[in-house]
Amino acid sequence: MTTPTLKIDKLKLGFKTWSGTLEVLHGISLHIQKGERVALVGESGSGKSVTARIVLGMLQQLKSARISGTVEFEGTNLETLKPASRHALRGTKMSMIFQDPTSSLNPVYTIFTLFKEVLERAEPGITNELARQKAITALADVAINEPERVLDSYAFQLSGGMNQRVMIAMALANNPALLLADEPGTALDVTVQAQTLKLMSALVEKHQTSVLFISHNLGVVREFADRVYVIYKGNIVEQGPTADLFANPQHPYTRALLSAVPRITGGGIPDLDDDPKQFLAPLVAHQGYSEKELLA
Ligand SMILES: Nc1ncnc2c1ncn2[C@@H]1O[C@H](COP(=O)(O)OP(=O)(O)OP(=O)(O)O)[C@@H](O)[C@H]1O
Repeated sequence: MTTPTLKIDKLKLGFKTWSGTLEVLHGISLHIQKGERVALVGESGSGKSVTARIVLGMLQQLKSARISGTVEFEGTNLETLKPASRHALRGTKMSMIFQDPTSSLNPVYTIFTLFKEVLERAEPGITNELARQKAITALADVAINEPERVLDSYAFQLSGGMNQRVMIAMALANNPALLLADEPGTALDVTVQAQTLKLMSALVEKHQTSVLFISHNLGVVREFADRVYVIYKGNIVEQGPTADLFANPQHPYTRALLSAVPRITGGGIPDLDDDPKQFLAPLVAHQGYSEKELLA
């Protein structure tokens, strides 16, 4: 087997609070091969974003965070890297796309300035001319028609869909080996979200980028991911190739997610520990599952 782009092993995370430690991740393991698109799916608060943030090294500086387990990037344990080397990976070999593009792009600078900053991470001292050329190519890759105009604009002057594409272009500008996409497009309307995901999909395929795709939207995951991990309260409860998981979900939580029951029952995050039967009742009533089967 080839070295995975990303390998997370028994990752635990807790936050120290005044009343004790809040355990958020309970030892999750996952891997992503080169060019593979892997989804991490779960309800709000299940631990998806913190996982991506640990990979990027963004939580390690937090005094309250307690992290154990290993994260390997292309065979290197990230903990063994000096802070400067680890920092240098961000925006170059691994990059991230956030949920809300408009608030993630600094409104004080033009898109060109932001773009140049990204390109400089991989190529310090890059000239304005070359940066402009590269930015124009990257924007054209995400189907932006007037790249020159967009480069001289500020994020607040562009539509949400446009900003999302700008962000995808920036995230992929240095041809990273790993893209962490945290609910991309959730802040956009459904049609625009579908279009931008298609664009992203084509680009990562072309460049064989490995992707950790974070989402609670199984419809989107089905379109995009090769393999899925389902996370529930900081534990991976099920994983498998997308088609298998959709055809034959094993864990009750996955089944519940698939039938979108958590939203219909209106109770926020489903809590199997508290009252599994009540939570599963709609599945039994409307989806034809037996309670015994779901609780197996
Ligand atoms: N800096 C922090 N300090 C304390 N608790 C935190 C911190 N960051 C995250 N958490 C907690 O960790 C848990 C997991 O958060 P995370 O953001 O990973 O959830 P998520 O699955 O990505 O949810 P969402 O879909 O809403 O983004 C939550 O209970 C959250 O409140």
